[in-house]
Amino acid sequence: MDTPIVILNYKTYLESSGIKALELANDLESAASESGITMVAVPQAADIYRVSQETSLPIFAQHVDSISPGGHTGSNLINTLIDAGISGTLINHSENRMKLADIAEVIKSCRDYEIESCVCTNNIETSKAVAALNPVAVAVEPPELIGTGIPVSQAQPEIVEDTVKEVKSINKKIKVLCGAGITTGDDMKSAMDLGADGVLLASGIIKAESPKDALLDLVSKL
Ligand SMILES: O=C[C@H](O)COP(=O)(O)O
Repeated sequence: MDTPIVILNYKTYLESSGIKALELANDLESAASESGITMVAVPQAADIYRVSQETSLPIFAQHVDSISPGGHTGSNLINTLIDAGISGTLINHSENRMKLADIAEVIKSCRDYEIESCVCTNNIETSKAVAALNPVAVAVEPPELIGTGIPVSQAQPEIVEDTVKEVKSINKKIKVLCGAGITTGDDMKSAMDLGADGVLLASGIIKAESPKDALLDLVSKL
């Protein structure tokens, strides 16, 4: 991942599911090419293959289970997701929390399969703990701000700044992203001014009247 980075988590909004997952991927692709900023699509597992067939965007999974091939009904196996087209995955999103041992296992699998790992954390302490596992990226998101439209980079700048400081002091190669409520160019600029390498976001773009315009606005002040 080059900086600055925009990771768009599609979650399970209807506006980003099925055929709309593709439309959103097209918006991301044009916004990425017009702005020169790295943009990553994070569709639901069922939409990964169709998005990967139609775009050349980097695609992450929303979640990978810590399992090996075999009897695990209803789980997301890393091998299948890679075959479907992912080049990385979110891990431990606040809406799909994992045990520390499983986070460590999935980061290791990502390393083994040479895909990128972006571990979501809820505060500075968790960010420090996860940094010790050497993922490619840590994305700090105060859960109470997720989906509110109140940007973490402006409402809680200290959590971004201190996470950057602590994580980089453990391993300066780890990218630090922030998320929750990020929507506008000002929100992203404040995140970058606080030392973040990029943002992880969802509703502000997915629910915008024109997601492409919203994406271009997001990166307009960099
Ligand atoms: O994965 C994305 C984050 O949970 C942020 O969501 P949000 O942009 O809707 O607040």
